[in-house]
Amino acid sequence: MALHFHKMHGLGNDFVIVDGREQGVTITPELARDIADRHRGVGCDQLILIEKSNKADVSMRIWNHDGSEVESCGNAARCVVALTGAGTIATPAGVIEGSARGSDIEVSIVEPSFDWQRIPISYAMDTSALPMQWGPLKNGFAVNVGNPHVVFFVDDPDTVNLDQRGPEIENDPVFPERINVHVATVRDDGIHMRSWERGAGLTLACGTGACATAVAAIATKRATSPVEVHMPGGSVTITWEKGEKLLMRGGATHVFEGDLELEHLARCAS
Ligand SMILES: N[C@H](CCC[C@H](N)C(=O)O)C(=O)O
Repeated sequence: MALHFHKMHGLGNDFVIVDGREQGVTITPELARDIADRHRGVGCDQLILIEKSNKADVSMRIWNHDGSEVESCGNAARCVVALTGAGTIATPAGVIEGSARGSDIEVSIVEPSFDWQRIPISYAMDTSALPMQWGPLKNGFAVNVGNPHVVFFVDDPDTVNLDQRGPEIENDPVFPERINVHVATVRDDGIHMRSWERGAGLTLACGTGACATAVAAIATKRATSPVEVHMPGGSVTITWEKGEKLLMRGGATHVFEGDLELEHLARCAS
């Protein structure tokens, strides 16, 4: 069976996007892993399935590189708006609004939640300064923006060994649904950050992670809204006031489209 897909990225955070409105397909965690595999599949950080919705112009489901299905993906939301022209996208985290802004796409991201049970975290604590430390990373700021994030402000994100600390934190039992991990610093031209994504590892950009980091910087008075967020793959502009939804503006790139012979996919080790 051939599966038509679009290969897109948001600032280097790359996606295989399948439009399920035109072709019947059932995505399983195993199939998502096989397609995401960079050697035997197409390769992507996340697999995105577009479907019809009665709540929005389209709906979007998201599977990470490891096959885990998750609630939201900011960079992919911009790509879905660019690909389909949708003005609203239903996701498990809620409905995202989107529109073109010149050569960029702007999307809304759900209002942040700071409650430990909404992150979620295993027991009650101050989520603005977590009382745990992982190597040099301390005073983490945890926030849920439809998906869970923890942000550590450091002197220089490039000196943090995220390959080691990322999985340690992502998989710490204190985060029962795992967590996306970011290290950041605020400079004159805005926030500079790097991400270790839940279920995908190091990525060149993380849209919801940029939102979470901007919220952490604004909430701790390190920055004011709107704020530029610079990631290895590029920059986005985040706008947020307390009690409001977030707005994220940035690029969305269509690289190619193709057809995948599902029976040729090698089964990846789970
Ligand atoms: N790894 C994330 C999903 C993708 C988020 C990221 N790619 C974005 O652009 O928001 C999670 O497990 O919650």
